[in-house]
Amino acid sequence: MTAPLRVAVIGAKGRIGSEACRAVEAAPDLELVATPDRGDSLETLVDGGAQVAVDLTHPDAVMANLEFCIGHGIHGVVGTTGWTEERLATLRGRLAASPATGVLIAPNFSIGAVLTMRFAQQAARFFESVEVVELHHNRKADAPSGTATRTAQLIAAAREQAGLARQQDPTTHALDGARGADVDGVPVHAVRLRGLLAHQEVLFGDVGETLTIRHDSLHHSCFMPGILLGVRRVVDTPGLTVGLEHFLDLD
Ligand SMILES: NC(=O)C1=CN([C@@H]2O[C@H](COP(=O)(O)OP(=O)(O)OC[C@H]3O[C@@H](n4cnc5c(N)ncnc54)[C@H](O)[C@@H]3O)[C@@H](O)[C@H]2O)C=CC1
Ligand SMILES: O=C(O)C1=N[C@H](C(=O)O)C[C@H](O)C1
Repeated sequence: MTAPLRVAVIGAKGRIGSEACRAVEAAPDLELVATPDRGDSLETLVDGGAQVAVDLTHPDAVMANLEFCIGHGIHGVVGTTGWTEERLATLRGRLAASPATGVLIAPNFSIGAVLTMRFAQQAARFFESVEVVELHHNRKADAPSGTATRTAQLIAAAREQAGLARQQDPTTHALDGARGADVDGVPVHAVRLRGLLAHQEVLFGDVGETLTIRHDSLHHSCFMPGILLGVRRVVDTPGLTVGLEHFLDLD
């Protein structure tokens, strides 16, 4: 019988981290060996012999956590948001020095959200106008969400590949922020509301028609199959992978 894969969850007391701990504990092929949260030493990962660390912390914490993990040859599965091109470049540099180590950054672990991104990518070349609206609970640190940012980037890339011009914003009079954040030419609007979890609409428009692709995460359990898939696959995937879709055989 194969020994269970030893997994740590960093940010174990958080909303998604606590759910991830339960999911790892319930999986027969995985063993939860370390559960650090803010203020705990990451040496518990080494003491527990962790092979994979799931990071579900905060944009301010994730880079240092990954530096520790990669430095110790521990694979990373990252749900924490706040990624920029600069941060990704730093991470690639660190991984180059530890070529056997893999890191998956998943802007969203839910299958429905990954499919939303894929469908939006497919629709992008057929519509002149597109805007993204994301809606989250009111304790979220970052805006726009990692998912919305990634969705907009994928749409922009698909438009560019199809030879579509950047959208022209006709607005000449606006309050700051009224037209949302500009992500590669795609306006992204962020709503924060008590009672919500994570929701997104991608709105496409052209002559005489609109198309809305909407996804709703109703409970943190929706992220668990994706996290477990990431844990199982990252050990055989050295280097940096951005997006769970690469582990879903969607094509
Ligand atoms: N990719 C995905 O599918 C999902 C990603 N997220 C992201 O995961 C992150 C956490 O989200 P929530 O659980 O809602 O936040 P949360 O605030 O409930 O939990 C974060 C936890 O991390 C801990 N923490 C902060 N700094 C730490 C450090 N240096 N070391 C160890 N632990 C530390 C906090 O004490 C807290 O317990 C956010 O960036 C969020 O956007 C959340 C849900 C799904
Ligand atoms: O903070 C959250 O809750 C979520 N964060 C991720 C994001 O920023 O996209 C994923 C999901 O939307 C939940």
